Amino acid sequence: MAFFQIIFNPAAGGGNSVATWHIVKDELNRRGVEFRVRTSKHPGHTVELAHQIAKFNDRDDTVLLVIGGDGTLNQAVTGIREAGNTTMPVAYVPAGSGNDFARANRISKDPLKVLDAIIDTTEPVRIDIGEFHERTRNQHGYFVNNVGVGFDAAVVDAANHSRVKPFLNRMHLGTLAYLLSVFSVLFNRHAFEARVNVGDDHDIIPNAYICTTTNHPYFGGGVRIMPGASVIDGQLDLVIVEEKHFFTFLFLMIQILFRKKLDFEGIHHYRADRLYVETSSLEFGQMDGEELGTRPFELEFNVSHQLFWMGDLNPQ
Ligand SMILES: Nc1ncnc2c1ncn2[C@@H]1O[C@H](COP(=O)(O)OP(=O)(O)OP(=O)(O)O)[C@@H](O)[C@H]1O
Repeated sequence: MAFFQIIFNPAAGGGNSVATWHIVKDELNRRGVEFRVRTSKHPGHTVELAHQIAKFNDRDDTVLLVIGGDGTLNQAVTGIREAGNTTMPVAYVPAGSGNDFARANRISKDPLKVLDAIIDTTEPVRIDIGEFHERTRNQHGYFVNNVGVGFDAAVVDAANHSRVKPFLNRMHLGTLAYLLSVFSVLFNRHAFEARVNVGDDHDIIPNAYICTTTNHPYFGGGVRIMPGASVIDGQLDLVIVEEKHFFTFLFLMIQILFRKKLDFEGIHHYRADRLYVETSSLEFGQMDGEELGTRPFELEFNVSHQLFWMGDLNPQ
């Protein structure tokens, strides 16, 4: 059986992850599983913790078990990669608000079911993750879900800085807090120019509003922005939605929410293992729900891989 180095984020899911951690801890103790836990003490701490674990690990059977949301998982993978460790697998018990990575990989919401699958795992599975280099600030990073510029990133920013969010989270109304941010962003929206280079395609999209490079179908806590995207195809998907007029944009958003195919004028799609996208204006950016701040973005993307410890691979 594996030895589990655990990183737990008590702030994930608006604090609801604490209950998940207690369930996991009790079950590991009950089953006599060897583990060591570290708690994330501040934003970004998981990167440091994962880096230390990956760098100083001296056992072959170590699995890094992450308990938190998509942001915590992103930070754990980033820490491992920054430490140069390509062999340590990651196990994941979702305990966030959005949990898009779990949704895309059909990882259960029930921590006991997930733990069962993790403990029964004997071999790691290799899945795609995204890697990016942002040229204007020379920033390098990894993502398990997506990197977005425009609408989704503005929602992340609005949600993180909302004055009512902590109160609504305490009342278990996190979804309402998120919806309020979506509406405030929609009412203050502006389109921007996006330039795309993918293979031989060099496109200029003058009225981009959503510009998201994704590793799997979901974004924003369950919206299927890219049906058909897969974590095992060795490719990333870039989706750009135009905003020429509010009602056509609304129509496109409704198509994204309810349709399986996105072949509408105003929705652009690129699938490749290398992509490049840039904006000439200052825009919000986000990476797996973590803020990237505002800047003109010059983003190069490629596919990387990460070992996961999660039973049979069963992606959407
Ligand atoms: N002790 C802490 N106090 C406050 N924030 C923390 C702490 N530890 C980590 N964080 C931050 O918590 C943030 C949210 O984590 P995470 O994204 O995992 O949860 P979530 O937003 O609820 O889930 P999801 O991304 O799936 O919606 C991360 O940006 C992380 O840096």
